[in-house]
Amino acid sequence: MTTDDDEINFRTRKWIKPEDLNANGTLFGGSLLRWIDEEAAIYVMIQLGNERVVTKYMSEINFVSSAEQGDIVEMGLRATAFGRTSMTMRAEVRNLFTRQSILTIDKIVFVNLGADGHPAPHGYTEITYDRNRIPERLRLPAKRHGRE
Ligand SMILES: CC(=O)SCCNC(=O)CCNC(=O)[C@H](O)C(C)(C)COP(=O)(O)OP(=O)(O)OC[C@H]1O[C@@H](n2cnc3c(N)ncnc32)[C@H](O)[C@@H]1OP(=O)(O)O
Repeated sequence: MTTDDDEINFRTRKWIKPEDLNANGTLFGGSLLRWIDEEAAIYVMIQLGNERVVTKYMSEINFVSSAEQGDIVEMGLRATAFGRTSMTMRAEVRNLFTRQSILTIDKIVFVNLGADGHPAPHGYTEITYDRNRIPERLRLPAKRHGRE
């Protein structure tokens, strides 16, 4: 199923530090991709309620503009399609204050895996803002820390 609503949710912010820079002194593209991949993984885990999700495919990555040390950027994702075992998103990173786009990716596809490590149907067709799709192990902190 494809979702109509175009709006991207910008959630995570990053402060560009010296270790994030390339030899040119601007934001290293590899850092951006690592952040986006992690952001997308967390997004998918919550949307599908499963910790076993993997990146399958990323479409063209457009490094629209650069960022410099001290800049603050924000990362946004939007689910664009739910397949049988997959979920597709688009992504954007932009400057928090100027809203200047820094990176866009039209398609990031994640696959939902079963306990056997093979693709498994996730059964969802819509985005949720409820917390009830958080993977069970992560939903029960008291149990995890032996307080129950
Ligand atoms: C968060 C991370 O960084 S994870 C680490 C990096 N990622 C990985 O290590 C994953 C490595 N890849 C794999 O293990 C395997 O390719 C798997 C298990 C993900 C998928 O295996 P496949 O044999 O491709 O599975 P299968 O053909 O059943 O496809 C699964 C889904 O992916 C979709 N898919 C497969 N290839 C592509 C592709 N190139 N582009 C878009 N979607 C694709 C399929 O359409 C299917 O979706 P659907 O069920 O919603 O229709």
